[in-house]
Amino acid sequence: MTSLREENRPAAGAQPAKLTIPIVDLSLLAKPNGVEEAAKLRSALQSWGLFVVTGHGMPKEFLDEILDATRKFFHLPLEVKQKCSNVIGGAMFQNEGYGTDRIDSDEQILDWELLHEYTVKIGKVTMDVLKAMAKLVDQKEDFFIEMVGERFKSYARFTYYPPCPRPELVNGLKPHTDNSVITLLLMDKDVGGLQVLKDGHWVDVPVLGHDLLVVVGEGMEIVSNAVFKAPWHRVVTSVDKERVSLATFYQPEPQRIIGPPGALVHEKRPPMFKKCLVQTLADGYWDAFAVGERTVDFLNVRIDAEADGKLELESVATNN
Ligand SMILES: O=C(O)CCC(=O)C(=O)O
Ligand SMILES: [Fe+2]
Repeated sequence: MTSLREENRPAAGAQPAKLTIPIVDLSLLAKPNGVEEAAKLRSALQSWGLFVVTGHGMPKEFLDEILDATRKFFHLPLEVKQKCSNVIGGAMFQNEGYGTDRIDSDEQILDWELLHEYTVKIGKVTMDVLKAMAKLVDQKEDFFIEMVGERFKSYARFTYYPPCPRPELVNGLKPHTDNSVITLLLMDKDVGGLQVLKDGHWVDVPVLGHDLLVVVGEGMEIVSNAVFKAPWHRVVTSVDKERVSLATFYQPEPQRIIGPPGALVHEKRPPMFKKCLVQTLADGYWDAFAVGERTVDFLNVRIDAEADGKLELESVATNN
């Protein structure tokens, strides 16, 4: 593994920030009178682009089971894990499904049923969050869900970060924004490492136990006409502790063309993005990631980068 150039090392720019990541209780948000919680959500999205979700209703034991299975999988011998690889003969055969298609091991641990159950449950959480976000921009609750389409894609990414003897020299996961509408993260209960860029400083996301983290992706940035912004985040490694996480990325139907919706375009907020095929965004993502750019910038989908910074969430959302 080659180490990073000095200016790109995780230690550069890291601040021991005292800021706290906002928390939103989903069970309160869903209530008709969840005004206070909706205000928290608004503020969380505006200032961070991510938030912790409590009250999601998923049993602790179930989430433990998922994380245990993840850890056990990564602890399997390499030959066994390679049977599950998406890379066959040097080529990626697919990046979707549950990874079970090519598994023929008796020791298969991440069984379809467990992940299927998680996908269904997390799907409900996702829909609730999308509904609440739609209300923040004064639209009917299915506003974003309709844009994503019924045949939306959800990708689950399991990541294992081994201990790293020189964590100051390498990234666990380099700075990026997500290629999703929103991402739901179930993280290691004991070991932190995720950081979010806030006002030019990297801020640690603490370990969250059984709470989830919702991260706004670039897809949401497009379909909300930049009312909601995708935050930069990265993962740093630990000297002596391994870490696992499970990220679920919600993406619109690949053959959809997405762009700023008419309802969120007006005189003060011209369209911030060109219309774009979802598949094109997906195809461009890893190239953009490789050079450390956002996909919307890499593919030139953003219309006026200059104007972007001048627009505030309030200009749309506070006149509800
Ligand atoms: O491992 C984590 O906590 C974050 C993972 C992540 O940001 C991603 O997979 O896009
Ligand atoms: Fe991410």
